[in-house]
Amino acid sequence: MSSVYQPLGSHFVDGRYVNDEAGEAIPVIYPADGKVFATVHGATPAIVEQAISGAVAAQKEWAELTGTERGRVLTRAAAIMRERNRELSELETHDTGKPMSETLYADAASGADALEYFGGLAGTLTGEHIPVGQGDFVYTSREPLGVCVGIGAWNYPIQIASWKAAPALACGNAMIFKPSEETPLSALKLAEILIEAGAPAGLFNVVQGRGEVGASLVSDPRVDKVSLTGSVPTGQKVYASAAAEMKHATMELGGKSPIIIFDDAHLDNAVSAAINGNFYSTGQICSNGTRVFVQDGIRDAFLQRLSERMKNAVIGDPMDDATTIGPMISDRQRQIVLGYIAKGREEGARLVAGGNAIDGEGYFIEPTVFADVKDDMIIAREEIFGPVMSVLSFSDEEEAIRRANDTEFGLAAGVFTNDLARAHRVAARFEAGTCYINTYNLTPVEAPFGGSKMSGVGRENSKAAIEHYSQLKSVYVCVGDTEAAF
Ligand SMILES: NC(=O)c1ccc[n+]([C@@H]2O[C@H](COP(=O)([O-])OP(=O)(O)OC[C@H]3O[C@@H](n4cnc5c(N)ncnc54)[C@H](O)[C@@H]3O)[C@@H](O)[C@H]2O)c1
Repeated sequence: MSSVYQPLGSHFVDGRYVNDEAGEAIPVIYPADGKVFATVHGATPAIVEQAISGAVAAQKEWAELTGTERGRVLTRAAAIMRERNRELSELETHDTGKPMSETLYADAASGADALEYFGGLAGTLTGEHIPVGQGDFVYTSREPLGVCVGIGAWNYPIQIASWKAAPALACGNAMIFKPSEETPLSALKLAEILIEAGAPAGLFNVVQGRGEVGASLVSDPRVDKVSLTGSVPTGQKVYASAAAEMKHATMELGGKSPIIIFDDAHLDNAVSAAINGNFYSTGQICSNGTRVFVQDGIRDAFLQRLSERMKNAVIGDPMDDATTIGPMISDRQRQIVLGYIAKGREEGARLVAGGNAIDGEGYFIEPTVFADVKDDMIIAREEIFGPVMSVLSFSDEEEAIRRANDTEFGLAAGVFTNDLARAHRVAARFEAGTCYINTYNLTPVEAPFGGSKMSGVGRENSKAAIEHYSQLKSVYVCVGDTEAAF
């Protein structure tokens, strides 16, 4: 079955939609009713070849432009994205099941921020002049890497595509983006918009497919960089493949992040952060604070206030503006989450809210809270990637920091306290790339975002992303004679 959302072609290569129906048919399902509303085909080797050779050619032309000229295209694309925000949000809601109350603000809007920010930076990317004595000097220039591959997860499809494309293009690279096979549609819209904004054909391409299409892009010798947003196991494979040819890599991977709430914290703010950090996007967010450590003195009040506020969640039709919790991306992901909930019960965690799938059409599940969770329980150790909060208790600061850091992951961490000296002390000791004091899960484009430990390498957003999409060349200039020993 097709709908208004059926794209004109599965892939966007060399400035236009292309199809090759020899590729595997991939149904696109609306998670709120489980029905297929579009179909795309996985890229065949011929499509991948067309995308890479087109990108190689377009990159050369694009890198000849001034940064200001490149930036102009990106900022125009940002403006088009904002004009079409509602249309793009409706598409994203169909692709992901996330409610309009989220997609209207956090998806294309965040993508537009990235295009605008890096569009503004493009003209400022310069090198340095470094005096080295005797009138000699070294100058550096910041050069593009070449062809970059972006590979996306299914939770923030157009945001991920834009967060990767914007810095890549600003630096003078071309990009081939492979969306998640679960959410193939909105990256195609970004490709359309970039062409409309004046990008050359072939500069930003979208090819569809499952992991093997991603793997074939990463291993192609003409590709210079790969940026993946996905799980740790996929990151390990992709990073290894990139390393084999010494390619640049950015890995935005999973997490099991802590939020530490001290007795003196503002109760409702801490509850808000725990709700945002566990149930926004039905819990399908990499940086979620899924281990909520609550100090003994505030634990009962926290659980009581949380339980009261959980009753205000509006679960249902994602197209209804009042809905605050949509379905999960797929029944498969819902089953994984239900499996974790069953393990939590078996291991003796106390179910405070939720715990069940919701009968009927679509992949809905109740937002779930476990209390009395212990550090060694599976629900406290593994990334669940669904709406399941684990509440743990602690008595002192030292203990909280040690337990918060006792994880292989290091994506994000948050602390709630009114004692600012303590807040900074705790933030300094967090083993995590993205930390929060008295808030959680905000990702403004101006600030670096990314993980440490197994949660990844590299940073997205901010000026830091420029380092990951460009390389420095040093040129030594001698103004005197060159001497030699003989
Ligand atoms: N750190 C971040 O910014 C961030 C953001 C969102 C999601 N995530 C993480 O993503 C995961 C959920 O997303 P997912 O289930 O789509 O992840 P996934 O790892 O299953 O897939 C991610 C992407 O990689 C592709 N892929 C799979 N195998 C590949 C291979 N061998 N070579 C190349 N590409 C391959 C997939 O097709 C998909 O496009 C969670 O772990 C979540 O924490 C991280």
